[in-house]
Amino acid sequence: MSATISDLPRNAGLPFDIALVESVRVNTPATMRRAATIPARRSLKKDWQAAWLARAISVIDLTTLAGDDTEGRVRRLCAKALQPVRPDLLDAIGLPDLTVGAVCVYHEMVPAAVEALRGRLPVAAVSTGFPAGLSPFHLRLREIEESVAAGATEIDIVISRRHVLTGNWQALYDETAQMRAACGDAHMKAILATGELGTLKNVMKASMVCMAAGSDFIKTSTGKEAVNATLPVSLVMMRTIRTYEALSGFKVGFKPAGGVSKAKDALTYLALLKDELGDRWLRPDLFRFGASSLLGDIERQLEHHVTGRYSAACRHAIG
Ligand SMILES: O=C[C@H](O)COP(=O)(O)O
Repeated sequence: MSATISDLPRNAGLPFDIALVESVRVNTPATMRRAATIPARRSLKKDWQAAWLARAISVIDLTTLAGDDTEGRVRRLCAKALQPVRPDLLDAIGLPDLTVGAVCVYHEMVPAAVEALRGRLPVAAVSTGFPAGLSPFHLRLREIEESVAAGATEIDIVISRRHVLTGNWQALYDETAQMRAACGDAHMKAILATGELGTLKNVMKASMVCMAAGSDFIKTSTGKEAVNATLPVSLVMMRTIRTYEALSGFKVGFKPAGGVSKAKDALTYLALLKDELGDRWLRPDLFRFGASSLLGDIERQLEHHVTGRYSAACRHAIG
């Protein structure tokens, strides 16, 4: 997603317009029905499946967001990010080179990740009082600035859920726009924490407001809510991205995060993305998986593809 790998203009946003927010419509039963059919609609076999799994790896934000994170764990995660799949497996599926999309860590771990990656991959920081986003607003802005100064080139912010739940769209827009300004050249992913927003209509409105306020990506979840990424929520967010592009001309990225841990789920998300937004979104500047354990399962599936055998999950350690 850095300027070097994207040919897209950054989302410049739109002025706040309450009419735009109020105009959104969601047909919840139809959304649920469509989401339920997605896993069964695509079946990828053999080499195609391996190619799509490799594509999934290339868009992972390989994540560790735990209270017991250490610099050592982050260094191991970065080593895995740079070489996510064993070289013999990569050779066998005919891929010369593969990395994940970025490494995602707490602010305190940014220097360790920056040092380990030495510019070879972007470092994303979860800033703004992650995961609740309830620290004083000026400190949330300060945290963004410090993460950028420490070398993060992507900032995952969390929105104030209460502004959605109370319908204070102007406040959500103003906060998000100030966060985007604090990011400067770093790209901003707005985490909606959809599991706490109550309705799909709220998800759609919050998506629209965050994009109008200049978010480069909208992201489903922190991974810490009771319900994280789901297909219905992803469908609604993708369609709002499409509407926003029609209104503004800007392409905004999408990041499902939290609970995406199986290779087959990753393939389902990619199929949905291709159907709803098209091939241009299948690249790391417009799509990421926020995931801590997905890579291990994908590597296991690739090993099965090459050798015909499954290894124990513990042989695919991440951090
Ligand atoms: O943004 C990323 C998520 O926090 C990762 O969630 P996960 O541990 O469920 O994969």
